[in-house]
Amino acid sequence: MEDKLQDKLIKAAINARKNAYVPYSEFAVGAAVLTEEGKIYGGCNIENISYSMTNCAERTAIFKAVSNEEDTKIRAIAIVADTKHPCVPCGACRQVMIEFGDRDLEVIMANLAGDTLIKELDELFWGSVNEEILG
Ligand SMILES: O=c1ccn([C@H]2C[C@H](O)[C@@H](CO)O2)c(=O)[nH]1
Ligand SMILES: [Zn+2]
Repeated sequence: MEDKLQDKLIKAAINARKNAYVPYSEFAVGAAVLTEEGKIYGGCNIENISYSMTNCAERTAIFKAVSNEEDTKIRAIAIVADTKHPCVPCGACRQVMIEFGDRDLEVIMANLAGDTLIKELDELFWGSVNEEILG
């Protein structure tokens, strides 16, 4: 993906992060997805006193996209938090990503300091296991 679009996605994630509802963890996360149709949807994490009901920023953004468009397919997702290293998605979010994206979904992990780590979803799922098994 071109740098300009990547920056746009990261900015949308930073913007969505402002709406994070995080009274329990105080850890705000923002995400933004780019759909097949070229639209961008932002999302933030939304917590609950019953903590397991918390929705991560990534899933909020994906669900917004899916609930707004017919035939939604996601092409890329940016994730931003105020962390030392770029923020990586949890297993539940990876599972939802593969439901609505392909294995080459571009996952742009970032922090507020401007560090980025970009991987295809496939790498996040399988990583070195894939390398060991498939060579
Ligand atoms: O990639 C991540 C990691 C964590 N969180 C949220 C879940 C919870 O609200 C808080 C602490 O884990 O951050 C996300 O939204 N995305
Ligand atoms: Zn998650």
